[in-house]
Amino acid sequence: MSIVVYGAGGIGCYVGGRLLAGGADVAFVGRERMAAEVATHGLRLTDYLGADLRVAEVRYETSPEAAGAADLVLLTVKSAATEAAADELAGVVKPGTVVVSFQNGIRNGDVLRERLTDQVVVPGMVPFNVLNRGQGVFHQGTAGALDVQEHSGLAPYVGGFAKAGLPLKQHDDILPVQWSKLLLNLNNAINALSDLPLRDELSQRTYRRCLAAAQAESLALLAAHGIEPARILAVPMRLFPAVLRLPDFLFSRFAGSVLAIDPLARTSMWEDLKAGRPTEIDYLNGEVVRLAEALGRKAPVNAKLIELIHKAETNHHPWPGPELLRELQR
Ligand SMILES: NC(=O)C1=CN([C@@H]2O[C@H](COP(=O)(O)OP(=O)(O)OC[C@H]3O[C@@H](n4cnc5c(N)ncnc54)[C@H](OP(=O)(O)O)[C@@H]3O)[C@@H](O)[C@H]2O)C=CC1
Ligand SMILES: CC(C)(CO)C(=O)C(=O)O
Repeated sequence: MSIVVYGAGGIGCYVGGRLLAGGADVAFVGRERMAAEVATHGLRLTDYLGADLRVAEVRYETSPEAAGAADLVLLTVKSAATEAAADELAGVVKPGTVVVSFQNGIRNGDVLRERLTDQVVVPGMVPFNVLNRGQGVFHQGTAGALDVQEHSGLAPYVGGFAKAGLPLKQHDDILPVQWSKLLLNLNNAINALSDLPLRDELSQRTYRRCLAAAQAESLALLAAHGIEPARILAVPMRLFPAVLRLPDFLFSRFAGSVLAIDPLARTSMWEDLKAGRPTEIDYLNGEVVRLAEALGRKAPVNAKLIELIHKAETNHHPWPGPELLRELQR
């Protein structure tokens, strides 16, 4: 069964590379820059547990046609690129091809379904962090199994994912899982604005209070819509804001595992700002603002984060925690 990773950057090269190293038939489609990096160095896949895999023979193509042979497509573009990628795929993939979205946000599945009407679209979610360290090195910095909507079309691939060390966790309904991930991804903007590694950022209470404010606002709106986010970590999502607001010494005592992350790990939004690319802010915090608008309400904290990130997309300067908190409380 042929697997094509479409939009192979950080997540795509890592997930696809692990599958390839595990013996699956995998090809990659993406941009010239990544193709050149992979052609020169191959792939080296490391993780927080000490895994270190090298894959020399990698098929990395830059034309959508390369997805034509796929039985399974793993879509790993950023959310703003989903529509364009779906239109390209619609022109080349076979009817019945299974297309899994391994993306953040909650609407990529719908965008794909609108455009890939003869294919099987399966929304998924990647819980862990991947950093491209350059020269073909991709590092998984945090833990977690790949989450997907349960679907019989995934059956031929379940063994391959398990063999690659990336077992698929199938859910009856992925949407509450995606909302929980979105609540965690509200930190992407704060992390990007802080310009710090995740561990340094989250060990400072003022940044955690910024995140608590964004999450509390979102949780209230989700409750008003009757949406219950899934429990994806040890603590239920509704308790997150209270835990985040704890003073540093209590936070490190009771939520120490949150800080037990790779010291280099950062968020994908930080990477986008650094690379001068548009961010996913409108697909993350933007969803919260849309929840508010649907009720005739406002989401001022998330709206402010959107404004600050859009400004940072053209002119980025690091925000110290106290300054950012003040800005969000105004
Ligand atoms: N990085 C991380 O740690 C995590 C990321 N995620 C999520 O996973 C998804 C992927 O993120 P990530 O891997 O970091 O993103 P990247 O930007 O690293 O990779 C996406 C790649 O796809 C390319 N691309 C975009 N459109 C097309 C297209 N039409 N055809 C071919 N290639 C295309 C992009 O090129 P270009 O930019 O030049 O258009 C880029 O190289 C996002 O939704 C993200 O939020 C989830 C968990 C963790
Ligand atoms: C895993 C996490 C939360 C942090 O890397 C992420 O999803 C991202 O960076 O977009």
